Amino acid sequence: MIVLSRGYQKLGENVTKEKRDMHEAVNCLTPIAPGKYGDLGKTLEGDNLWPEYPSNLKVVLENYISLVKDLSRKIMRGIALALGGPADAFERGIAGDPYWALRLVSYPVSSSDEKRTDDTGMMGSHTDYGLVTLVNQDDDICALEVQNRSGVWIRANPIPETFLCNIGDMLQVWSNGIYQPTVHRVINSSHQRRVSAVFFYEPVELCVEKTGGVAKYDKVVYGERLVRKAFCCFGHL
Ligand SMILES: O=C(O)CCC(=O)C(=O)O
Ligand SMILES: [Fe+2]
Repeated sequence: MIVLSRGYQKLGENVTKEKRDMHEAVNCLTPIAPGKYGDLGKTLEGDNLWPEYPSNLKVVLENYISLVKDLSRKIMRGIALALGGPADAFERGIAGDPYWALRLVSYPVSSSDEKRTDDTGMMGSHTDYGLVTLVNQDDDICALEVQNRSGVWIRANPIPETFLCNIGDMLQVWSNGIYQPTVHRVINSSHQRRVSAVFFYEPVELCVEKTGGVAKYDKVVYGERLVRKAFCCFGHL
């Protein structure tokens, strides 16, 4: 059975739009007890894998996850207010105890004559699955690009001591299109390896349209969508 990948992911193992991404990563996902979500959740079940060395990685990362989870919840409270609802609109059964994922990603040095296109991408263009994503990137390497509404790629220059926040697909559905997902890609054309810590804050398991008026998007059951995405990203391997 194909399992959403926990632990080390080798170069080319992650796949975006049927292309292998030239990066390696360590993935940590919400631990899920066997049977918690029935058959649908089987591919997500399990605990994270920790190496013997460095021996404090588990403690350090679990602490980091708890801090960024808290920060993401605060951002979601701000978004709930901005949408005209109560600050806790996304909490409790909606995204109070979210599904989360943390990826520590390492992008190799590229040869200098590579063009900046999706084909040379180390992470092909995509949107993230969930609500918000917090990217903590190397301060001195510009590799992440976001696409504006005219389709132009803009470099998301790192700003020291800050996170870059991407909007995910589910927030588009929840806000009925008021928040649009950020199309982004990574191309490291610097002469240094580039590292990022990427935290995904996602719904618990269901989806409701939050705005009034006519719903622009079909109803989505988040778990089903996540499992479908997992098959498309790792299913060929
Ligand atoms: O490394 C980055 O800056 C972004 C990675 C990313 O987009 C992802 O893992 O979904
Ligand atoms: Fe992403």
